[in-house]
Amino acid sequence: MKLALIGIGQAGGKVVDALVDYERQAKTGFVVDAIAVNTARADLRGLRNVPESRQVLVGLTRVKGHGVGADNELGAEVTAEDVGDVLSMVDDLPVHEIDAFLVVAGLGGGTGSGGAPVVARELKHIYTEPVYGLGILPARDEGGIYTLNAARSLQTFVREVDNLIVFDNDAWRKTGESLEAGYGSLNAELARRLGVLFSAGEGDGSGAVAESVVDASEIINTLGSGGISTIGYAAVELDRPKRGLFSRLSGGKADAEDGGDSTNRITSLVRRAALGRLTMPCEIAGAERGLVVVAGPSDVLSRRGIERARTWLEDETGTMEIRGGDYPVGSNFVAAVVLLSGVYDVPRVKELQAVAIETQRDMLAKRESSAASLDDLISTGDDHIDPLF
Ligand SMILES: Nc1nc2c(ncn2[C@@H]2O[C@H](COP(=O)(O)OP(=O)(O)OP(=O)(O)O)[C@@H](O)[C@H]2O)c(=O)[nH]1
Repeated sequence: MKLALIGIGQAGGKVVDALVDYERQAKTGFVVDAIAVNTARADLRGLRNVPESRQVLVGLTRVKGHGVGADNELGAEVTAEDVGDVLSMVDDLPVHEIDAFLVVAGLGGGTGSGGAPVVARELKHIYTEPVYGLGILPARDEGGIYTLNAARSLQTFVREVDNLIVFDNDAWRKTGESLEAGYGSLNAELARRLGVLFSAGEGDGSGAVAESVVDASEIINTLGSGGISTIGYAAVELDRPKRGLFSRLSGGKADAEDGGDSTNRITSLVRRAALGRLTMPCEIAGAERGLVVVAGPSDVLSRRGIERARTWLEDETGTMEIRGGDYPVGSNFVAAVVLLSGVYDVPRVKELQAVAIETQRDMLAKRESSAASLDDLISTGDDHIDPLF
């Protein structure tokens, strides 16, 4: 499936950078082009794989290239004011080659959380291709404002895109490591999952043909129109001489050779992918649709294994809408990606919304109490205010 990537804000730009990096190594052509949008000049300069000619600095007259400091209303405003600059850059892309747009943003900050829904809405208005979102949730200890931004943005972003894939930083941070120190590996993990999913059907340049191709329409039908999605992944190393090209499947936690036959290996991999750590942890029962992609050398991609895995996933989720296919690649790893779409039993989202309501209530109470003391001051006729300095 061919994508145009648009990263908004710092996290959005960095994740797009990681996806382009993955694609350059994989050479599968799933990234047609990539754009980075930001209110902070320094963040754009830090990108390695999105050239200056594909970068858009928005809000220059308002924030002078210094970012919006987690103010997502300002992020939305300045992006809306300068959205014409973003759209004219999109206009330069070979849009006729793409199957969909993917708008990527961290939902805790100001630029991405405010700007991503604005850009998504404009793209949907102009283009007929689906517009998907990739939203990154803040970790729990990043503070109330990040939580509030994320809860608000999640609601708006999900409304503006055809489907929102969610990644939860909190579920992925390593214990004992600061979140910032882990960004590189979180972004690589995300790039690997999305890379395998969106590359399926594009081939790996080796000319191997899938028995059951996962083409763009399978992914589009799984993502459907509306709702949120999560992605699971598992890989296993085969006991055979190393082949370099697809050792990138091995990232994360690849198990050593399991010794099972191809059918059992695939069913157990898909099980691990769906029941292991998802990009956004949730109950998989009740998901509306699912897609299973199994990547690896063609001689171990058992059609029977994929069929069995699909049946298992149908039972686990309770939906009959489970698609599946294989993705032959030259590698000594076999990997399974499970995309679950239309998930609704998501504890983290519920928690986020509850915290956001609480934060908003506190802010309102503070505002009301300062208004009340001002009223007291006025009603008592006491106009004495101590000087601040
Ligand atoms: N996974 C991941 N999360 C990131 C990364 N960089 C920042 N974040 C998260 O993104 C959120 C902050 O959003 P940013 O993208 O930095 O902010 P912004 O959209 O640029 O907005 P402002 O800085 O307020 O102008 C926080 O929850 C961070 O934990 C990254 O490289 N990877």
